[in-house]
Amino acid sequence: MTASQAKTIKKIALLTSGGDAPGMNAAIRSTTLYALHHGIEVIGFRHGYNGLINNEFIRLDEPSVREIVGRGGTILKSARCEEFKTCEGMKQAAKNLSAQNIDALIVIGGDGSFAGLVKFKQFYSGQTIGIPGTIDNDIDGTDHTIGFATAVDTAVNAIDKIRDTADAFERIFVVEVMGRKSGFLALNVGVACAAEHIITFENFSNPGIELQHIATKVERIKKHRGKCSHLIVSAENLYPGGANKLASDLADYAAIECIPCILGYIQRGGDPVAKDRILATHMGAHAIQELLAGNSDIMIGIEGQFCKPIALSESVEHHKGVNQNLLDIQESLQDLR
Ligand SMILES: Nc1ncnc2c1ncn2[C@@H]1O[C@H](COP(=O)(O)OP(=O)(O)O)[C@@H](O)[C@H]1O
Ligand SMILES: O=P(O)(O)OC[C@H]1O[C@](O)(COP(=O)(O)O)[C@@H](O)[C@@H]1O
Repeated sequence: MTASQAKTIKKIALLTSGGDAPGMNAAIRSTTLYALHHGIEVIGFRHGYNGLINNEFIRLDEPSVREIVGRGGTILKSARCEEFKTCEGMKQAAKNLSAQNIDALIVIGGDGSFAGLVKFKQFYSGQTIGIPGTIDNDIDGTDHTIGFATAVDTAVNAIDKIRDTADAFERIFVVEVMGRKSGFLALNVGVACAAEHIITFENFSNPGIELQHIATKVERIKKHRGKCSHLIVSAENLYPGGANKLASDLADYAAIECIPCILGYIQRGGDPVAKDRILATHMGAHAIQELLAGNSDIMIGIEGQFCKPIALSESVEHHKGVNQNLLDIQESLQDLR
């Protein structure tokens, strides 16, 4: 973390970048209102870093953030932006910020957005702050990211419904959840749904071993409980070919009939649950508190009930893995003697 020269902040810019996450709007609202409370003008750039490059922005005032605390998506729109990965793109973005005398830039997004923000410091001399917003919860330095709690609830609600029909027909389902390269959604959703089997980055070794594990477990559970429903929750981008291939491989390997189900984008949408609204409100206001304290190049993390600043460069460099103990506990609960 670096403390910048103490100066009065008159104007800041805000944007949302990368995968949208429920609660981003609540973060936009609290950042804006807390800044206005301190007499700071707020500009919102649209469509992620594209807005910085194309100078596409709106002025954020109280009416523009009214009644958005409980809305999913992001009123500023989000996007991925290849041009921002080039020096030309970053220079143009910095030029647009300087032309408007913007003292600080706040980015609500995931680890990719933060990696971009770290590099952007070569071109932009204002203060920079990241607010972690991603359903994946894969950002080191914070217990929770905005959107994760909602995505877990959304997936759990959907899988509970799958469980009902699986139960009625005594079927086996493999449900694929999002997470890009991270297992937080798979583990937490799997635990909350009492999944018979969870496949995540921390316990997957190769397709052959996985098929063997599943076949053994299906047999064992059948012996204990008789024919019953059986849910496998799997992280995306893990089993080669995804849930569809896993289901067809299980049929070939052990004549196990298994129905694949990919939850997909419903996990990113919907109204944020109260936990995400509160987290986003806390982090948004805390970002302004850090700016006023003269801090820069940081991400706002949460630990227990307190927000804390984390060096952006550190959060980008380190990988956050899931709680191995929780994974072990879940496996023990499915392995009775
Ligand atoms: N190494 C990088 N250098 C510059 N910009 C980056 C870099 N990585 C990501 N970005 C910017 O951040 C955007 C969002 O990153 P991405 O990884 O897609 O999502 P998220 O922020 O949700 O992890 C990218 O489209 C790009 O504009
Ligand atoms: O919207 P896209 O580009 O298809 O990206 C899908 C990815 O975005 C996510 O929903 C969220 O990831 P990020 O927050 O890192 O962008 C991942 O879980 C998923 O793999």
